[in-house]
Amino acid sequence: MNYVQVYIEHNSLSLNQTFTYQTDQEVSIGSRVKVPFGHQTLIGFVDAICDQCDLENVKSVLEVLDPEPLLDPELLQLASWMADHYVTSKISCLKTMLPPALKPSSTHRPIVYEQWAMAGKGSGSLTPKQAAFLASLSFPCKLSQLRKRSRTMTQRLIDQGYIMVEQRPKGMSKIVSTHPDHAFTLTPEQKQAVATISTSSDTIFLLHGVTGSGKTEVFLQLAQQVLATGKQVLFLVPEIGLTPMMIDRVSARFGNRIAIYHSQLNAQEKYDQYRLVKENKVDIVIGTRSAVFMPFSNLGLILMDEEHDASYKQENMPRYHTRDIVKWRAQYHGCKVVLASATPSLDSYARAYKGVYHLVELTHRISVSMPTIHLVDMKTQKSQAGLSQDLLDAISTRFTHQEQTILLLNRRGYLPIMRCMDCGQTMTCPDCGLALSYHKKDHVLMCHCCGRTFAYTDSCPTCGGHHFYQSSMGTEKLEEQLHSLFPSAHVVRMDADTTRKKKAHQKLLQEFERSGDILLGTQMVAKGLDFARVSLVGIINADSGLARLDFSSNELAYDLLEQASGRSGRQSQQGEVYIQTFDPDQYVMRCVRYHDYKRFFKQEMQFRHLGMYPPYVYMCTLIFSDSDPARAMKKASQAKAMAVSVKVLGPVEISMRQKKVRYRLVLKARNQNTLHDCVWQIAKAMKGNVDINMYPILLEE
Ligand SMILES: Nc1ncnc2c1ncn2[C@@H]1O[C@H](COP(=O)(O)OP(=O)(O)OP(=O)(O)O)[C@@H](O)[C@H]1O
Ligand SMILES: [Zn+2]
Repeated sequence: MNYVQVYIEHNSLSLNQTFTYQTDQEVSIGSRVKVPFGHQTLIGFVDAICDQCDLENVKSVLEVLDPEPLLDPELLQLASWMADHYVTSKISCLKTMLPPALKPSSTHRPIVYEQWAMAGKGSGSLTPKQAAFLASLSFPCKLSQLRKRSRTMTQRLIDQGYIMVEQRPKGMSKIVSTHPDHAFTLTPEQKQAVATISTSSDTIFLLHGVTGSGKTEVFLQLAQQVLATGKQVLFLVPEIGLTPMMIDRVSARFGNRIAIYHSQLNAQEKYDQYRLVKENKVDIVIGTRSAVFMPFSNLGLILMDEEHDASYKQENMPRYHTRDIVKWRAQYHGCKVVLASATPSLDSYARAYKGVYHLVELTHRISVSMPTIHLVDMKTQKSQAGLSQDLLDAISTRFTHQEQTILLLNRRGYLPIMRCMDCGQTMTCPDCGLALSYHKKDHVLMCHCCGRTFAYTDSCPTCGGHHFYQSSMGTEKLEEQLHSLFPSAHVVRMDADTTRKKKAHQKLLQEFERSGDILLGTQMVAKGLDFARVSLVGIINADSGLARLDFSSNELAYDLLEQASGRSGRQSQQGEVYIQTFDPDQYVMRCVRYHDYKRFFKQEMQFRHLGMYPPYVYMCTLIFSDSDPARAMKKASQAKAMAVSVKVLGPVEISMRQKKVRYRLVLKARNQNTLHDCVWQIAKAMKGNVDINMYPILLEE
């Protein structure tokens, strides 16, 4: 008889409590088990096994779901570290690491296979009809389709060896690159970067390369070296929008020993990719945030592209940052890490500045110079439909030269704010208290915070008025305006509304590359895109990011403007950028104007120093929510009273969620351990009644 300690997910439990059960079945640490808990049957993870126990009346495990452990010792150790580091529940960490098909709550569905027909050598005579049938086939194809055409002929061809049958996991598509590969002769700067990273004895590198400086080629060459030694490579990209282009380049170079892992795969597909890694059938994994948990056995290099990107931080439990996990795993495997960006996070650049990371720079574009930036002062320029005359002229010129334009407007929908002209009230979400946006195609009002939609109404709920301010504009409206301004132009729109379907990003980008004139969209169009014919970028409402009063607003605004600008003139044409702003003298604008990251870094660091913000301090936010405001306030005050060793801001009331009032405390400390210990003490006392965000990159969400 064995006794097992099991983690169970349940609201009433305090953080990381385990329960003891007994079993005589084969079980390992890291397996899932079904156990009785009160009146319920729940699934938990085995954390420890022993053959003795002092407790009485120990209940029995109902079923061992995985005789083999799901997670290897490395990942189990990582989960413990995460739970401690982020002051969160260990079971949420274990769950995050697994593909959905293997999560505790899921009914573990066995993998579904389908049969594929491949060309076989074959021998023996065929009737003319059979020969014609065989000649008409193009391999590989699904066997079920052949059988539909002719069951008997298909069987005959299989019997004679003309068709070979292969089992493949259902839905597993072969990765096919749409572009041919060309490995470039590296520029001297690129060559130097590759040499430095591969020969240095340091382990963490920050590759700071201006937009279009050829960081991808540096990645590919480094990956090649590591693959040649028989080790695995993890290639992280920030979000699904960027993956199609990157997957294309990586698979063109390395063929199909690649696994791809991102949020748009369904459960079966994720499971397939996970298995490929677990069974050592691939050498490279390319993917978004969650790919950092793939079960590698022999990792040789981790590349993290656009390391500054906010999508690397998970904003629900467990609230981890991919960069932290990357560093932990690299240390475990003894491998190198390359963090790369044209606009590194302040945190990473500050570490590189101090010599904690090894800074490697690419200061030039390959064959053109950096794009010319025009700051358009919207206080003085005439504009039509939100577009300044300068930008309109620049767009028109592109048509005659068969060049392309990218327009960034970081707001989706048609009218981002429904504000009544009679009483001045704004329509807001009853759950969140935030402004509702009008989406014309679906004819709904939508809350961009919680996603709730409401039937469109043209009368103000406060005064019954029927007129709303029309001055604001989202991408849907801009698209409409562009159609009337440039009727013959091919306009492609990319935002959360047009990319809901699977592979939508890829299709839209392909459409634009083939025949588009203008690609318009939200921040999705600002990142990573590399199109040879784009020579103009227009940024419509450049001030929108600066208006937010968060400690990192300026950093995020700088990143977005510099990255968006960086899409222009990357290959042969000299690029131009028009940035429409009401405040051209703001220092973020001035730094973007000269692509001067270092100047931005220096100024922003001064601001952070004065305000006592990261990277000068370690920070954590605690959010207390309750349908009763007084109760929420009371919890926040109790926590504040406990936080004597750190600096505390608040409690302040922030926007509601799900009809609950929320109060926030911000905790800061110069010493990481001081903060960590203080938050743990609060977490234990609060018994889960607090939402903890260690090391947030934003205060408001
Ligand atoms: N050595 C080279 N010779 C010629 N062309 C190159 C070379 N290296 C890269 N390129 C080309 O330069 C362009 C920019 O490279 P890449 O997309 O890797 O830039 P990047 O540094 O990742 O930029 P961003 O940060 O903006 O994404 C690409 O079209 C790429 O094919
Ligand atoms: Zn809402």
